[in-house]
Amino acid sequence: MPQTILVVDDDPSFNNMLSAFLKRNNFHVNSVFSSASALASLSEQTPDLVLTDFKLPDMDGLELMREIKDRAPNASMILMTNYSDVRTAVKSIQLGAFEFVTKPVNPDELLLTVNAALKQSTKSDINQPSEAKSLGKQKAVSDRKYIVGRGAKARQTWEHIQLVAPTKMGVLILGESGTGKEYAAKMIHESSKRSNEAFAAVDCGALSKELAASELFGHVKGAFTGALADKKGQFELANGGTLFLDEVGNLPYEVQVQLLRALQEKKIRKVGSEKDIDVNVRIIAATNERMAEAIDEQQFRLDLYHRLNEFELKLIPLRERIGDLDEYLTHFLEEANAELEKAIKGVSPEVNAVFQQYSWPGNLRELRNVVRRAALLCQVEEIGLAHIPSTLVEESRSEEQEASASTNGYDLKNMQEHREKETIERVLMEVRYNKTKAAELLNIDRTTLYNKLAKYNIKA
Ligand SMILES: Nc1ncnc2c1ncn2[C@@H]1O[C@H](COP(=O)(O)OP(=O)(O)OP(=O)(O)O)[C@@H](O)[C@H]1O
Repeated sequence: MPQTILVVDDDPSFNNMLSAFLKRNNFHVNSVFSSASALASLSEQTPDLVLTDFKLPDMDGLELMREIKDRAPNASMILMTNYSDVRTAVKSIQLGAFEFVTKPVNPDELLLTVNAALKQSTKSDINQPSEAKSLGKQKAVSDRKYIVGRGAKARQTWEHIQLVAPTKMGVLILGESGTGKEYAAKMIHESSKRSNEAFAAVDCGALSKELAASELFGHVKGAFTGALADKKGQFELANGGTLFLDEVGNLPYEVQVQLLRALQEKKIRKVGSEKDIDVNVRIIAATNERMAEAIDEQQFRLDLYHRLNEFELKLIPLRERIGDLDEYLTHFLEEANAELEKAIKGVSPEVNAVFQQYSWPGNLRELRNVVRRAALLCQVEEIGLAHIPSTLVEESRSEEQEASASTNGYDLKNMQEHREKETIERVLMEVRYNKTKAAELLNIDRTTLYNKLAKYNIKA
C-alpha cells in the first residue's frame, strides 16, 4: 500500500508541483494550504509523513509540528524552510522532525530525505514500541565508526567512553543538540558486556505527560482511554540491555518518581497494573546543560539526577573543537559517497575556509547534513561554494569581519552586540525557545527580550 504524505504549504503552485512530484513517485498525497486544514485532516487520516513549510499563514511550521506530535505521534515530519536557517532547523529537530530541507527544494534531495524519514518511522513507532524500536536482542556489535577527533578534549571523551562502557555505571551525557549524545550512548552500549542485548532509545522531550509513563513502563489494557491492549514499555523491551533516555530533563515530575524507583529497586509497574516486574536495564541519559537550573527550579529531582549521573560525559560543541572538523568531514563525505554512489574527493579551499569559520550551531548533525546535501548537488570531484547553503558563507564572512574588527580593537559596540546576540541565541536554544525561561536566565524582562529579538532579527 502506498504511504501517505500530508503536504502543508500555502503557496498553491509550489504545493501542486510538490504533490504531483510525490504522486509520480508512488506516494499517496494529501495536500492542504494551512495549519488549520492540516490539523483537521489528521482526524480523518493519520499520514505516515508530514512535509510542512515553515511560513504558514495561521501558525508557523514549528507550532504545527508541536501540535502534530501531540495528535499523531507516529507521523514522521520534515520541515521546509526558505531561510536555510539552521536555528529553525535545529529547533525542528528538537521538536521531533526527522530532517529539514531548504527551499528551493531539490527534488532528488527531497526524495532521499522522504524515503529515509519513512524508513526510520517504520523502525521507531512510538505507539507500538515493539521490539523493532530497540536494536533487538542478539544483535551483533555494529560496524559503526566512531570518529574520535584529534584534539585533547575529544581524545579524553573517547577514553572516558572506553573506561565507563564495561562498568555497570549509569551515564549522564551532556551536550548541545547534534554533538553526538545518542551516538556516544550507542558506542557505550556496543563496547559493554550488554552489547548482544537490546539498545532502546526514548526521546523524553517528545513525550507528552500522558504518554511518558506508558512509553517507559508500558500499560495494561483499559488503563486509560485508548489503551486497547497490553503494551510493553521500553524498560521491558530493553531488559538485559541498555536504555537511552534522551532529553531526560524534560521528563514530567511524576514520571521521574517512577523512574527513580525503577533505578533503585529494579522494578517497574505498568500503568494500570498492580504487579511489579523485575528489570535489569542500564540507563544512559542525555540532556542539554541546563540541568542545574531545572534542579534549582525544582523541575528535576536531585535524587534522580544523582542516580543518573554516576558518570558524567560532556560532549563539546563543534565550534570549540574546530580542529577536529576535518576528520568528521572526511567521514561524512565517505558516508555520502557510499549512499549516493558518488566519488567526490573533497572540498575546495574556499569551502574549507567557510567550514573553519562557521559556528555550527547544529554541531555534527549539521555538518553531516551540509556534506550530504553538497554531495548530492555536486557533479564534479570537488565540493565548491555553490554546493553549500549561502547562509553558511554569509555567516562565516560576517564572523570573520567581526573577528578582524575585534582583533583590531575597534568597533566596541559591534563586538558587544555580536556577543549579546550570540548569548541570546544560545540561551534560547538551551531552554528550547521558552521565552519566559530565556528572559529569566538572561536576567532581563520579557519585553526587553522581545525588543532584542526584533533588533537582532532572531526568529524564536
Ligand atoms: N563520534 C562520531 N563519529 C561519527 N559520527 C558521529 C559521531 N557523533 C555523532 N555523529 C553523527 O552526528 C549525528 C548527530 O548525532 P546524535 O544524533 O548522536 O546527536 P545528539 O547529540 O544525540 O543530538 P540531539 O540532542 O539533537 O538528539 C549522527 O547522526 C551521527 O551521524
